[in-house]
Amino acid sequence: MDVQAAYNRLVESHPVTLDGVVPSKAERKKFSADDQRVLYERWLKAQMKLRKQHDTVMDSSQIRKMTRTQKWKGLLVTDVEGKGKGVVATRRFQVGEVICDYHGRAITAKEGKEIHVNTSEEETGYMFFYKDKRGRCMSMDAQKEYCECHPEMQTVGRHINHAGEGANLKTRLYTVDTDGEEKDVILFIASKHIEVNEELLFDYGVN
Ligand SMILES: C[S@@+](CC[C@H](N)C(=O)[O-])C[C@H]1O[C@@H](n2cnc3c(N)ncnc32)[C@H](O)[C@@H]1O
Repeated sequence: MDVQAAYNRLVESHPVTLDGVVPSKAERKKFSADDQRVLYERWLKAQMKLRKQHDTVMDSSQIRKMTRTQKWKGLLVTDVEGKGKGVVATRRFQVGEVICDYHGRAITAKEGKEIHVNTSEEETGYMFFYKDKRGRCMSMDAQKEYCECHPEMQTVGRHINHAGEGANLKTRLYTVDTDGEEKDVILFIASKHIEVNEELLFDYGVN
């Protein structure tokens, strides 16, 4: 097995995370006895890169700016067989990178469920249910193709499809201060290393 293949397998079982510990020598040897040292260096380098990105990418003013402009980079909305539209990566993403937000308006879960049951089956599925910081059941409503804050552009996050085990994104609740008002933002974070042309997927948590 070549070094890159061994490294990919190592990262699959020991994802590079911000606070993760580099896999032990014995662990690395399981993937390549000859190249365990190279695996060590690559893993550590990826973590250092991730930490560097995290410092800047997770800066709240930048997240506020990106959710406002919706100019997320490295994403393409395209047709995906059997799923309608979907989102693919046009650049590589490292584990932990912020991909985009699930852009919508925050409403109560009760309101979200009402919209959900009153929407036709073909158009439904754009409601993201979550608990806010205060534990209230909420819903990020991305039902409308053109939201009120971006009437002239289609936002990306609402087109991300579902996968169970094959998911490469996780979601994280974030709050930003917008004109003195706290606003919920659902961020998509890469949970795996993502290659160019890979479809971005998260686990909807429903059947
Ligand atoms: C949030 S939207 C995702 C984007 C959607 N495919 C589109 O065309 O805009 C959710 C809807 O996408 C479709 N969908 C999502 N994941 C799917 C999958 N793995 N297979 C088939 N359809 C899927 C379902 O119709 C679902 O209600």
